[in-house]
Amino acid sequence: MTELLTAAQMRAIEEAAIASGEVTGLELMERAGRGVVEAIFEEWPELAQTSHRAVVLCGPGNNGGDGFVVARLLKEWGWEVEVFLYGDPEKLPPDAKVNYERWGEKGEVAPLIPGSLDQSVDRGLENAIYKDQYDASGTWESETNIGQQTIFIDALFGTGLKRRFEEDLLDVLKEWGDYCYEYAVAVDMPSGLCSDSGKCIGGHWVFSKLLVTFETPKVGHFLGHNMYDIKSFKTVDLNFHWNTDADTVGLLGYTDLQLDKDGWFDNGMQKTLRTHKYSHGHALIFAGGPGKTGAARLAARGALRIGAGLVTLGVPPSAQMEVASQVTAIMLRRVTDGSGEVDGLDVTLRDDRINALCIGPGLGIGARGEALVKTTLEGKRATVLDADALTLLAQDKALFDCLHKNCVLTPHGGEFARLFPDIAEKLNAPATKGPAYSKVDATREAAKRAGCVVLFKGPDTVIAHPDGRCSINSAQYERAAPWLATAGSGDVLAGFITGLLARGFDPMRAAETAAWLHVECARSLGPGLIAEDLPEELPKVFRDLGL
Ligand SMILES: NC(=O)C1=CN([C@@H]2O[C@H](COP(=O)(O)OP(=O)(O)OC[C@H]3O[C@@H](n4cnc5c(N)ncnc54)[C@H](OP(=O)(O)O)[C@@H]3O)[C@@H](O)[C@H]2O)[C@@H](O)CC1
Ligand SMILES: [K+]
Repeated sequence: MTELLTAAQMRAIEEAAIASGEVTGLELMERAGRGVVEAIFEEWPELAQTSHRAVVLCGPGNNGGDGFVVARLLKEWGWEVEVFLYGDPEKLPPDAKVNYERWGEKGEVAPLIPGSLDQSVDRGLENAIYKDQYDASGTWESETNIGQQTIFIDALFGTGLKRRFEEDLLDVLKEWGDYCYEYAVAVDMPSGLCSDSGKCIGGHWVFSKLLVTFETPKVGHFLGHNMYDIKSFKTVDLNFHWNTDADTVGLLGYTDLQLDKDGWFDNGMQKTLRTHKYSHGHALIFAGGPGKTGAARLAARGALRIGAGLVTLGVPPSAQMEVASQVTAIMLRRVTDGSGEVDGLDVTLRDDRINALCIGPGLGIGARGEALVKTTLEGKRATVLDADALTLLAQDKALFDCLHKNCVLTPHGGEFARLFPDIAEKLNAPATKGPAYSKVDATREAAKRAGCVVLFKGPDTVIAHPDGRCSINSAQYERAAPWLATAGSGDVLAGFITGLLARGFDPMRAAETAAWLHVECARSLGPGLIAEDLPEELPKVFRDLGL
């Protein structure tokens, strides 16, 4: 799994590598700067064909040091380079100071103060506009013909940002512009954003199109929405050895989920000719009253498509006809209440082949819903609690205390705030100093309190286990799927998790795998998708994965 590090973890592994004698800080900075230049040419090959112009903003720490390396290398490439420094050169940390001096042999350093950027920005803008017009007219004959471009490089602050910017710096950044230039590069972090949380600490942040980070991405790169303008994300290998503690956050990717043939099918629930439907689990999903059953039906369809052997919808008698007229492969059973001689949930649960439950989508928050949540939790079976079930848990502390280790909670932001108001308050408070409290911190704290897996939804879905394990399923950068924000898509996700629980996945792996596949379905479908499409896309996604 790609390990995402906090600023402190990154600093620790860098210091350990330097202390071991494996590499010097200066060499790491050189590799970082070289990596940025290579990333620029990889991203925009047209820029490598002739010389252009770079405006490099350097900050008072090692991020600024990287900027001086980039400036030197681009100058050696034949470019025109302007360098601005925010802060006192005498106070630069040692490696940055060396690179400041090395740059000094090639060019000047202007202080970054209000007004100093005016001319540079104007010239850059003229070029950008020229290129835009050239593009739009459709007469762009060849990439070598693009004329001199300005590349803006933000090397002000990286992982060391600690507090709000002073007014003079805010003024400067306003001159820099409130929008993204055609060629704008963030070195390690967009300056102003916190590398642990993705939140804006500086009071303003610098937009960019390309972000180049070092060795491994930072947690904050995948949290929040401040980095949505970034079109391309590259990680430069600094080539040193490191081990981290168990505390790191994983970025979910295909190889982590054992979605290859062996991992997917060989988990005790292998679908082979010798197995039958009960070998693949039986999921029970509760529906609400008439006119409210769509959400549960979506979840049921998701559970069935992802591989549960059987899926039953537990419906109140009043909605029985509505549901019966809509489902075929999905079974139906009357579940009136938590207990009851004929149609009570306790009777249904005497069938111990039912090994996964999903409660909440379209359930309602009345007495039936409450009783069903209570009986469900008492059974201690693997259970996904979503939507209205989360509201019920938020309203009743005794119910919340019934949560157990086989549960998965799937709140979106609003539900999270109802369930964990104090944690949400910390998360949503304006960030004033770094590192700021993050969605990862919040989800971990929530999972610990609930005693079960919490999947906190969003384009940056965070999944945490009470033991501290944590991963992010990102639908950002090249995995962006904004069209997934559509009514009912959360119900399908709940169904996917339930189906995997039925197939015998443990709650953490079920949540991670379902979340990843959910985004894959959305990416496979593209714009125009509606929630009903998501389960139906799974066979194609599985086929494309070679399953
Ligand atoms: N780790 C690695 O392996 C490698 C890391 N590398 C690079 O190093 C970067 C991390 O460097 P870093 O630790 O020096 O932090 P950085 O972001 O430059 O800022 C710290 C400076 O900013 C200052 N400052 C903070 N907030 C401020 C504010 N609001 N307004 C004004 N000033 C503020 C702060 O001042 P202080 O608070 O100490 O007074 C301090 O002077 C990392 O992102 C990457 O680019 C690569 O070279 C190679 C390998
Ligand atoms: K930066």
